Amino acid sequence: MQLCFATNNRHKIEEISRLVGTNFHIVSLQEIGCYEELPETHDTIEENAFEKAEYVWEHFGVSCFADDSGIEVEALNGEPGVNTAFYAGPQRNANDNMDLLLKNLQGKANRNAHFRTCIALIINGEKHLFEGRIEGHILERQQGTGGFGYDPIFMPSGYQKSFAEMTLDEKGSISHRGKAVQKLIEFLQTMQK
Ligand SMILES: O=P(O)(O)OP(=O)(O)OP(=O)(O)OC[C@H]1O[C@@H](n2cnc3c(O)ncnc32)[C@H](O)[C@@H]1O
Ligand SMILES: [Mg+2]
Repeated sequence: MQLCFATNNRHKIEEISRLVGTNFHIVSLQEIGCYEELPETHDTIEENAFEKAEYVWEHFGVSCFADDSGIEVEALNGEPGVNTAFYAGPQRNANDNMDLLLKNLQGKANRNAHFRTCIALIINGEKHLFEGRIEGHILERQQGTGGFGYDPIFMPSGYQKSFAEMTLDEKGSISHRGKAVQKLIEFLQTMQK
């Protein structure tokens, strides 16, 4: 089965390719001739996931899935949430985003947060949504150099290392994205039966 992964984020491709293995043939946006930015204009992660997938389905007629993710911090009423990618501004810089989050949490005792991924799948025109979530807390400062985005300041509950200190396999086995992808794979496998 051939499916396009509608993302321009190479880290997501790396994480998801490992999780999917050889179960499905995943093609990139470039491989289907899509070189543009995908629209993400809504106020929720769910809607933005569908917006990206719908763009590819409508313009290229290819079955596809999109991942929209965010980090939601309890003491900040769920922020950055849907604004996670450009929290500190349109430059979408990971260090700037983390610095702003750490600054906004200064003096707050509650550092609980979770990552959330919504995967929107459009297969032969049918739409499905899969969600994954991981609870944890925001560290006082960056720890580790792996991963991407907010990984250096997020420590999942029950672990003593940040996502940026984990291998890709370790992160994938517990992460928001890993959980959402597992649901996607199970769904696709039942479809093939
Ligand atoms: O929309 P696409 O092209 O897929 O790529 P993107 O990077 O813009 O991705 P999102 O719109 O889903 O934005 C979510 C942001 O959340 C952050 N993020 C998402 N998943 C993450 C993860 O596993 N670890 C750390 N940060 C993550 C990162 O800053 C992303 O840019
Ligand atoms: Mg995006």
